[in-house]
Amino acid sequence: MRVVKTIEGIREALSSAQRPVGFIPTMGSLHAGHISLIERARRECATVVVSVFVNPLQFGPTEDFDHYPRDLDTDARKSEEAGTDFLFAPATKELYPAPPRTRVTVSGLTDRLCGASRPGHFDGVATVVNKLLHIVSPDRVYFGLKDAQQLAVIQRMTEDLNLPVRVVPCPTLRESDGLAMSSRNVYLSPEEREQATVLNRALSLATEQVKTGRISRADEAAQLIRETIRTAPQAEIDYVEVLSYPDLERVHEIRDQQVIAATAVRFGNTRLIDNVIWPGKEDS
Ligand SMILES: Nc1ncnc2c1ncn2[C@@H]1O[C@H](COP(=O)(O)OP(=O)(O)OP(=O)(O)O)[C@@H](O)[C@H]1O
Ligand SMILES: CC(C)(CO)[C@@H](O)C(=O)[O-]
Ligand code: BAL
Repeated sequence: MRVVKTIEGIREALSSAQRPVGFIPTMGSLHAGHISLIERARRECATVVVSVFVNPLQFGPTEDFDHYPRDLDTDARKSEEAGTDFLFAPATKELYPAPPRTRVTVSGLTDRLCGASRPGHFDGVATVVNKLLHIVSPDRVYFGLKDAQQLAVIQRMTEDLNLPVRVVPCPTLRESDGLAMSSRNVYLSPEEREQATVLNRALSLATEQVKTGRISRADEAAQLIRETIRTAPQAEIDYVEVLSYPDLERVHEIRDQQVIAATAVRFGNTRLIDNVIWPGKEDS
């Protein structure tokens, strides 16, 4: 595996790379969730590229950009073990030599859920992913369903802008107690870590009630998820919503279409997200 820090360097390295090229954009601090994306790309592609870049453009002024966990040496070791060919790890100045005046905005999808709590976040994500796609020119790009709104935004951006890349959604990897793996889990105190399992428990309970037909309406499902999360004393709900997926529109009946039950919850200073997608009548 080669670690490349410049745009020119990665373009040059990939100019003669075997296709298909698979690409996994990350903010580093790699865990088994990231590794599952890399391993999938390894199975499906001749060349695998991972980027590690903590993108300042997607953090709000009071968010954790400065404290976000960074450890490039460990990330390099883990990516290499998972079969990465090139690790692209540019410095901030390399991607943004001057403050960028351009933003990519995917309207509609980005004003709700995490977009409502983190204004400008998805413009920052769409802008950097657009830049990275232009730099790496992959055939396939891999995104985790843990960040389901991000995936919907990127999918729509690539369609709207005719970007020649296939977006590959990948399932959420979880700890043995159900907590979705996330780089931010390291912020949790032991007590918060224990309580954070309530997210998956709430979503699983609602899934069961929907599957057995005891719940059929979106508002009932959201209410059950809220009530369950409130049983954890340190949980502070940012949002719980049940919307169509990937369009993220209000729905009444769950079984009419594919829907997402999505939640963001704070435990102390740590904000965690999780979701489950219910397939609607075709697949159930
Ligand atoms: N548990 C997981 N399972 C599968 N994919 C994941 C998981 N966690 C993150 N990913 C995916 O890895 C990619 C990079 O995500 P990122 O580096 O932000 O990691 P993260 O753990 O989500 O970090 P954060 O805590 O900042 O949200 C994204 O496509 C994301 O959806
Ligand atoms: C896609 C991404 C790498 C863009 O900075 C980031 O939002 C992430 O890690 O999910
Ligand atoms: N995993 C999405 C990146 C972020 O939270 O900023």
